[in-house]
Amino acid sequence: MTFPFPAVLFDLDGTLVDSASDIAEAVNRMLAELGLPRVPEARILGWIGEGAHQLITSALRDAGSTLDADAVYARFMVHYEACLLLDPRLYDGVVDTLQALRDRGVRMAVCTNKPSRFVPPLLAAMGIDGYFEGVVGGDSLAWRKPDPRPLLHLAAQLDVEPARCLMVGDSETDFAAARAAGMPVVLVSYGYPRSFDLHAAGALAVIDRFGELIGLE
Ligand SMILES: O=C(O)COP(=O)(O)O
Ligand SMILES: [Mg+2]
Repeated sequence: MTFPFPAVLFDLDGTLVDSASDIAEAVNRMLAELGLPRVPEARILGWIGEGAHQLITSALRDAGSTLDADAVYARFMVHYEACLLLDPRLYDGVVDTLQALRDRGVRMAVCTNKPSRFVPPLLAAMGIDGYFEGVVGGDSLAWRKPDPRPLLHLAAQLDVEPARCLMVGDSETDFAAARAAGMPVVLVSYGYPRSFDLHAAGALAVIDRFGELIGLE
């Protein structure tokens, strides 16, 4: 069995790992510390995908706070770290599929907007750190998704032409970054809810289960 792409770049939150409840708890601990009301997880999910700074900005704005995200960023990072491994879960089929891709000689990397220092410990806790030859976080470079450069950086690191790298993600941010990088994209439908219409985007495929990746032709 062969796989049509020599390299695959994966988004992390909402694609490989369901970290929603942990991120939501970190946001709520920050809000509580500021004397602001907790927010339901479902609402917070719509704010994830563009990095921690944007997440805090959305939370503060939603709460009607005039505080700037910079003012609470360091405190949020303390909560983020404390909540990182509360209850993260791999989506169904992730390990088997990563192993099947590795067996087919596919090279893999992670491109996430999550703060970079939290990425290796999360991948290790999930037992999937050994599959990736490269990891770029939201603050690893001067750019983050939807800028294409984090993806192009990983393609260069893997020494695979961008057009032959497949990007797999759950958000508009992933889609836009891949498009701008000239990479084909597969979107997963189980990621974090948002207004982006996955099916209308023009992805190579929209998959409901991670394991469907292996059937791509
Ligand atoms: O932490 C975020 O903002 C999103 O992370 P992701 O890019 O892995 O979805
Ligand atoms: Mg994501």
